[in-house]
Amino acid sequence: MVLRSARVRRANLSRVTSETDPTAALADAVSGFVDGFAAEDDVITGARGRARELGCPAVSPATGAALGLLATTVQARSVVEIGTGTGVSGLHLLRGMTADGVLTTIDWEPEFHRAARRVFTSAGYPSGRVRTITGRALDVLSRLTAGGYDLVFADATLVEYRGYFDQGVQLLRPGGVIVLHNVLADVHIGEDGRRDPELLALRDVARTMRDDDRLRPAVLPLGGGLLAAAVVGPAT
Ligand SMILES: C[S@@+](CC[C@H](N)C(=O)[O-])C[C@H]1O[C@@H](n2cnc3c(N)ncnc32)[C@H](O)[C@@H]1O
Repeated sequence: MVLRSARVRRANLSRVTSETDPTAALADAVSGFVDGFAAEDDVITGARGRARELGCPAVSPATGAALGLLATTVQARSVVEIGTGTGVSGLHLLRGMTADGVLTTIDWEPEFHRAARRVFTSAGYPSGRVRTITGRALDVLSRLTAGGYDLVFADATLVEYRGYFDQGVQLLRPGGVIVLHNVLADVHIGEDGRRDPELLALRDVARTMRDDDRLRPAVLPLGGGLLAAAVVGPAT
């Protein structure tokens, strides 16, 4: 998978440079602490193992912890996730949500949904707590209830992020939060002179979110990078 191989290349590069460059060594130590701090249990470890077997990159432990924190902070009862994978991020979201909260999670790969449902069940979540919708994200989002959600998390196809944002923000209640994952990974959003479609799409959505008066945005440089915003004005 392209994302994975780029990540592996970057990991190899950071190993080489950290042997010779104290700044890179410090960055490695910091990211080791940040991910190590976010303790994960056997269920999440199992979901990560399944993700590796199926070739589906999952959020980092620190990213998962941040998702749980955000879900708890907004007292999330209704969450939309775009990109279920094998359920790693979904588990973190569920743990942060209220005890009666429902996670609506979208993926176009039935095999990933089967794996994720097994993970949610083994974590003890009854089927009523998780709604899996198998389909193309942009089609599914257009059918969800405007203003009916507390948090939207996107971790799927980068060139579609502007669409996820445009539709996702309409789904949020005032005070709700939208979070886009992987905005710093693989495509080097800050790099000048690059014009590939993923990079252009990410810059477009970052600019749009930064300049949107309804939102309070921030980039959180955890794992692949989160671009997050809270709705502070009317979203619909
Ligand atoms: C990076 S993985 C998600 C990993 C997951 N969030 C986790 O941490 O376990 C991306 C997922 O998005 C799904 N996906 C990508 N583009 C999609 C689209 N346009 N519609 C629906 N699903 C999509 C892929 O099938 C894949 O499972």
